[in-house]
Amino acid sequence: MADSGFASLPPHHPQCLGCGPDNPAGLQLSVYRDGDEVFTDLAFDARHRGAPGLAHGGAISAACDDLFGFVLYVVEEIAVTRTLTVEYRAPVPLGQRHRITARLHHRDGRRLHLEAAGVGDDGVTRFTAQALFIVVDIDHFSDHGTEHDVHAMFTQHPLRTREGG
Ligand SMILES: CCCCCCCCCC(=O)SCCNC(=O)CCNC(=O)[C@H](O)C(C)(C)COP(=O)(O)OP(=O)(O)OC[C@H]1O[C@@H](n2cnc3c(N)ncnc32)[C@H](O)[C@@H]1OP(=O)(O)O
Repeated sequence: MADSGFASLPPHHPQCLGCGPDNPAGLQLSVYRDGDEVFTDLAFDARHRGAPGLAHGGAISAACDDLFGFVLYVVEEIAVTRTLTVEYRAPVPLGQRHRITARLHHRDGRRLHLEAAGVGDDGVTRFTAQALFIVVDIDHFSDHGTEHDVHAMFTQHPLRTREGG
């Protein structure tokens, strides 16, 4: 546990690219809730290399996207990414721990407007992100995953479902 006193949130599912502990190619994020915010502490490593010594922008984007998927615990909805914007403010060195924090900015009907920031242990904000998530019904997943896998995901995630969507 990164920080005692904060609630640990379960991965979306064991093989999730962002947070699945059983995905060796993934980021294996450990995510915690702090009030209405969620956060993860992450040091990109050689698997996430872009330029020599630096994290790849796609890895940074994936971390932000997946962390946004944990704000759904706070909002208590099922939703997926419609748009994702990352502002790369400064190069992110491999091996340097960053805390990425995400939260709901505001909600407008099915639209969840989310924001995140990645701050190094040195206090430098190296990236920020904004996303639009759209609230969906569980059928969004049932059409593609096996019934067993989808059920397992939502057994771990007591998120409210909605009619239609
Ligand atoms: C427990 C949950 C686990 C979640 C795992 C999280 C993992 C991390 C997050 C992800 O990686 S999710 C995977 C990547 N995302 C996707 O695969 C989503 C693919 N896109 C879709 O399936 C559909 O586009 C989507 C379900 C998101 C929306 O389709 P819909 O047909 O249901 O909605 P629609 O297009 O009508 O838009 C809904 C509303 O949003 C509005 N909207 C759409 N795009 C917009 C936009 N760009 N800006 C502003 N508003 C927008 C749209 O006008 C409309 O407004 P109204 O409700 O008022 O009519």
